[in-house]
Amino acid sequence: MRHLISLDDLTDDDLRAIVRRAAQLAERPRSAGTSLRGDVVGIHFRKTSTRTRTAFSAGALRLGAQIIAYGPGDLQTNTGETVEDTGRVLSSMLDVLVARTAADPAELRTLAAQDRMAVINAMSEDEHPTQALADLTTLVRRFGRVDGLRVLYLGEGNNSAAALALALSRFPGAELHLRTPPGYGLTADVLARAQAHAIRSGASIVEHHDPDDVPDGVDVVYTTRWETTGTSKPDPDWRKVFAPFQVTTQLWRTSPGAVFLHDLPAHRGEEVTAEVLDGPHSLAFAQAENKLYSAMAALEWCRS
Ligand SMILES: NC(=O)NCCC[C@H](N)C(=O)O
Repeated sequence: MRHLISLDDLTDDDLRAIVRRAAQLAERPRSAGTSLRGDVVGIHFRKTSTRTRTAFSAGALRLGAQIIAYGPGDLQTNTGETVEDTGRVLSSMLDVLVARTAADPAELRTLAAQDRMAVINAMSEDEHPTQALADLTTLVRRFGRVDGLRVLYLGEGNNSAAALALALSRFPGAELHLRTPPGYGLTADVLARAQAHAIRSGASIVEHHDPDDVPDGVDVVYTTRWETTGTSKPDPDWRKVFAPFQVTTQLWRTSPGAVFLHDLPAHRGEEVTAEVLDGPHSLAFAQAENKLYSAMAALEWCRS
């Protein structure tokens, strides 16, 4: 039993193995087997979800487990029971808990303070590790590798960006060029952790705030919606700061071979134009489907 709360819970070998397995499940769904038969998986989402919740629910069922789904108001934490007591009780009945938490990222570690039930982070405010697993799976399926890929990310340094940085920084020669609006970058902690991985692996992570200064010839352009789930921006004029970071076809003039990734949901006309999202370079919906295979690979890893 192993927890997956941050990408930093995975060794480089674990990360590669999960992504390899997810790509295999995508190409050969029949290789799934029923390794979770007899398991009961709890699915607890305190925030809205379309892809992640469905991917983990469908993935657990496909692997032979049964699931219990809790809505945001269902558990007794809403009436004052502690997270500690909740984790203790759930771990005596469930094999895995897949949880999307509210404001406090530490809640997942509290739920994981037991050694019977694996806890999977289905997105917290600070990191979205299972999104990065789907992103890497998409890259491996498209390019056959992550090593050496050059990725340009435009948008907020949110949970998906943090996970992308913590993931790509493990792969030799991979480059992540982040262009984040001033005041909306990665946290200093995430940047330092990603850069420490990059120094060790030979990757490179560079962030700055000028959307007009972008590298040519990148392999991937990635963005995410401007309003991160469950958060609000204190500056009422924040849209003006984000507007120059919109992904348009102009980027393909200098990176004609780039694929486009988006973690979805998307707002056409905000962070990306419809022409790009629905255009020939976009892998956004294949990336969404890869959430299923990467969720299955993550469940298998947690239970092995
Ligand atoms: N693919 C997903 O899990 N999408 C959910 C929203 C992700 C986005 N980073 C957000 O926090 O709003």
